[in-house]
Amino acid sequence: MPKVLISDKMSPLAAQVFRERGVEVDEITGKTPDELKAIIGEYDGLAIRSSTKVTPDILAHATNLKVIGRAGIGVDNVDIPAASAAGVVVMNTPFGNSITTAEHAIALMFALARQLPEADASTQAGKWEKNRFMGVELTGKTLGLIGAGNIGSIVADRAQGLKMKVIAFDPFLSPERALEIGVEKVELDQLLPRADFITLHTPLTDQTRNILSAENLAKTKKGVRIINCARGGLIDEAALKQLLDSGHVAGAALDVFVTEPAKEHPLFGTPNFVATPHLGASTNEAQVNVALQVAEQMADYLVSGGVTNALNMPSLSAEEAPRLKPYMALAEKLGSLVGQLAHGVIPRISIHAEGAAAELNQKPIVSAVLAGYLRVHSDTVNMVNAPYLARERGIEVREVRTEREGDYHTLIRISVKTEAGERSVAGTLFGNQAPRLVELFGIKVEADLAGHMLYVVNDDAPGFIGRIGTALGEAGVNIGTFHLGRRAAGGEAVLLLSVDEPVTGDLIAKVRALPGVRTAMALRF
Ligand SMILES: NC(=O)c1ccc[n+]([C@@H]2O[C@H](COP(=O)([O-])OP(=O)(O)OC[C@H]3O[C@@H](n4cnc5c(N)ncnc54)[C@H](O)[C@@H]3O)[C@@H](O)[C@H]2O)c1
Ligand SMILES: O=C(O)[C@H](O)COP(=O)(O)O
Repeated sequence: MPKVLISDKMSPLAAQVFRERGVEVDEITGKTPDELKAIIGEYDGLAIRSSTKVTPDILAHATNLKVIGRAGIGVDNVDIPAASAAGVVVMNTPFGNSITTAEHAIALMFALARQLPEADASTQAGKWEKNRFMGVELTGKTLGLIGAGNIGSIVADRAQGLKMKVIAFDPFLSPERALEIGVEKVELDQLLPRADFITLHTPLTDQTRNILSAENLAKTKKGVRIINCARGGLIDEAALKQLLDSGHVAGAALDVFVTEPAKEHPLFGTPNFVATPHLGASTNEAQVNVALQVAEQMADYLVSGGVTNALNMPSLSAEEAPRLKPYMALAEKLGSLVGQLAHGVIPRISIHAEGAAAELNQKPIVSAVLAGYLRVHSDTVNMVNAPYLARERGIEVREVRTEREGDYHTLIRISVKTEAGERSVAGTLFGNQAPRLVELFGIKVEADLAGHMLYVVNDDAPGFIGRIGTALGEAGVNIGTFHLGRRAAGGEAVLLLSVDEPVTGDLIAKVRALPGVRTAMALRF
C-alpha cells in the first residue's frame, strides 16, 4: 500500500481521501529539515503547503518518493529541477485558492483605506479617536494590478464592482484578454504614477524580483497604498519602510515577506502598515478545495498512474509514454529556451516536427513546448493548462509535420514571430533518448540544455574564447560544458556554456563588458 506524509497543516479531508483511496497516511507537521530527512525515506508521496521546503538535500533522502503534492499554487518551496532529476512528479492545485486570495487582497485594500487595524486597536484601548482615522473612498480610485493572471483578474472583477478603474501591467496579458476582463493594459512606468492603490499578483521570478524596487517605488503617486498577497521579494521592504515613514506611501499591507515566518521586521509598528502571516489562502473553502484536490491527484498517481496538474510531467497514457517521453523533454527544453530568450508577448509559435518526430502524437509535444515557454513566467503552468493559457494570451499555435527526414533522423523546430522577425531553434534526440539543441536562430550549435547556463552572442574573432574563460575563472565559476557556433567566419557567433552554480548579475555584467560581446544572459533548465 502506498504511503503518504502530510507535512504541513491542511484540512483533515486530505487524510480522509487518501485512506478512502487505499493510501496509508501520516500527518506529521512542524518537522525541522533534519527531522524530515530522517523520516522521508519511508514515503511514496509528500503532501505540503508552503512551510515544508523540499530541497535537493531532502530529495536525496527521499529514496521512495514518487510524488509531491502542493495543496495550493506557489511551488517556490520545491526544487522542481531536483525533483525532476529524482523522477518525482510535482503537482499543485492551480485554482483552488484563487478566489480566497483575491478576497484577501480586497480586504487589505479596505483595511488600508480606512485604517481598520489601527482604529480597532485604538477603540478597544478605550480611546474613541473619531477624528484620528480619516479614510479614503475606493469608488472612482485607480487600482494598478501588477500581474493579471488567475488571482489578478478576480481582483480586477471585484474592484470593478467597487467602481474602481483598473489598470494592469502584465507583459503576457493579451489585448483581447485585457478587454475581456475590463482592464486597461499599461506599462509599469505608466501604472506607477497613476495608481491610487497597487496590488501585486505575479509569481516571484528573475523578472519580478524587486519589481517594486526603491527606484520604482519613488515613481509612485504620492499617497499610494500598496498590497502584496503574492510573494515576498516583489517589493524592496527597506525602501517601502522609508517611503511609509516619509508619508509618500500612505499605506502598505503585506501578507508575504522576504523571510517567512516573519516574526520580527523593521516594518512592524510603522504607522499605516498592516501585516498578515501569509493568510491569503486561509479560508475554510479554499483549504477544503486544495486538500481534496491534492489528495485526489496524488492518490490517482500512486494508485493508478494518472497524472493531473503536474508541473514537471505530461498527462500521458501508459502505451504512448515510453516513446514520447524523450520528445517531451526536448520540446519542453526548446520551449523554455524560447521563453527565456524572447521578451514580452509572442503572437505566434510554430512547432514543426520532422522525420521520426512527425509520426508521433503531436499533442503532448505541443503542450510540452508551450509549458516550457510559459513556465518561465508562471509557476502555475502545467502540461494540462499550457495550451489553454496560450490561447488566453492570444498566442497562435501552429503545428507542421514533415515525415521526410532532413539533416537529422528526427527534429523538432520551434519558430516564433517576434518584433525582430521570425526566429527559430531546433533540437534532436541523440540515440532516440538524449535531447540536444542543434540550431539557434539559424546558427548550428550542438548543446545539451541543462542546469545553469550562460548564453553569449559575440563577434567571431581570435582571442574571444580565452577572454571569456579568464572572466569566468576570475569569478570562480567552473565551466561544465562549452558549445560554440557561428553564422560565418568573422561574423555573429553564439556560445552556450553550462556552469556549476547560478549565473549572477555581476558575472553577466562582466561578460557584457568584454570586447566583442553583443549580448549575454543567464539561462536555467
Ligand atoms: N498569499 C497567499 O497565500 C497566496 C495564495 C495563492 C497564490 N499566491 C501567489 O500569488 C501569485 C499569483 O498567483 P496566480 O494564481 O494569479 O498566478 P498566475 O500564474 O495565474 O498569474 C501570474 C501572472 O503574473 C504575470 N507575470 C509574470 N511575469 C510578470 C512580470 N514580469 N510582470 C508582470 N506580470 C507578470 C503572468 O503573466 C500571469 O498573468 C503567485 O505567486 C502565487 O504563488 C499567494
Ligand atoms: O501559493 C499559494 O497557494 C499560497 O501562497 C498559499 O500558501 P499556504 O498554502 O502556505 O497558505
